[in-house]
Amino acid sequence: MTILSANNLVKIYGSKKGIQYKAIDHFSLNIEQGEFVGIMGPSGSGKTTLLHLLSTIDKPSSGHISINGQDVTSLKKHKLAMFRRKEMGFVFQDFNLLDSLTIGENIMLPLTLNGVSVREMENRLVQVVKQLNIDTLIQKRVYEVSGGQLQRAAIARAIIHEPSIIFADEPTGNLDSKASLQVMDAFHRLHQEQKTTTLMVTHDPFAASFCQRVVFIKDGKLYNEMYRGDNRQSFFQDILNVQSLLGGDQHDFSSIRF
Ligand SMILES: Nc1ncnc2c1ncn2[C@@H]1O[C@H](COP(=O)(O)OP(=O)(O)OP(=O)(O)O)[C@@H](O)[C@H]1O
Repeated sequence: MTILSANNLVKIYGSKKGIQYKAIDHFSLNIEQGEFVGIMGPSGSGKTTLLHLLSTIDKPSSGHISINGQDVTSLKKHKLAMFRRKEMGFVFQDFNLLDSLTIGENIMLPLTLNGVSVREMENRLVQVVKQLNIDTLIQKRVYEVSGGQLQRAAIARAIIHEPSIIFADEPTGNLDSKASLQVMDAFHRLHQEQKTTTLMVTHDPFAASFCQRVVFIKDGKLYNEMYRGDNRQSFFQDILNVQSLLGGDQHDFSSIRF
């Protein structure tokens, strides 16, 4: 079953001087239920723009996106906000957890907004913190736990309302190699065990090597896509090879590790 379908997306940015820039150029992508897909590309290739379009944060200049069978490009503001809250989960580079709440309260936040009963919230909290190996952290505050633990709490918050798809924006961007491994292992296990559908934008070839498929973008167009197979390390090498063909900046190679 197709969870996300993007057809012929174009995004044109205009400047005050009337100069137009085509950041996304006739881009199409389908994501099936349970897929874990990475988006990679050099700096300025359009990754963030694409993520914003697919996650309905921004609107395409033309083209259509449907998520779980709903054409989201035609939804009005209020309905779109409701749809996003129910069907999507978000994981950000800088975690976006609230300092004033405990880790557990942060994770339950999407359920609070959706009006779920306290008992149901607590049941779901117990489940997701177990899945992400952070069950001892529920009562702790944001400043008391590590970056890898914070990002796993952010993943727990993204999945607690059982959305159709998770969007992750550079989830290892602020993490050291040990924490990155914990976070990518968590994404990988969710994909394997819960069949969670995830789309992740990343510069990090190590993070991308945990995906089942990596889609490369260049100048706003689809450049290439690769499937992982059984061996993560050889996939990592394949990703590095495509990156060197694509070109890029130092940042793209800043976190090379196996
Ligand atoms: N709001 C905007 N107005 C005008 N141009 C923009 C805007 N946002 C992005 N762009 C341009 O669109 C192109 C794609 O930008 P985008 O941020 O999507 O790339 P990216 O691949 O995410 O880059 P990076 O890896 O450096 O974050 C760039 O040339 C950028 O300068």
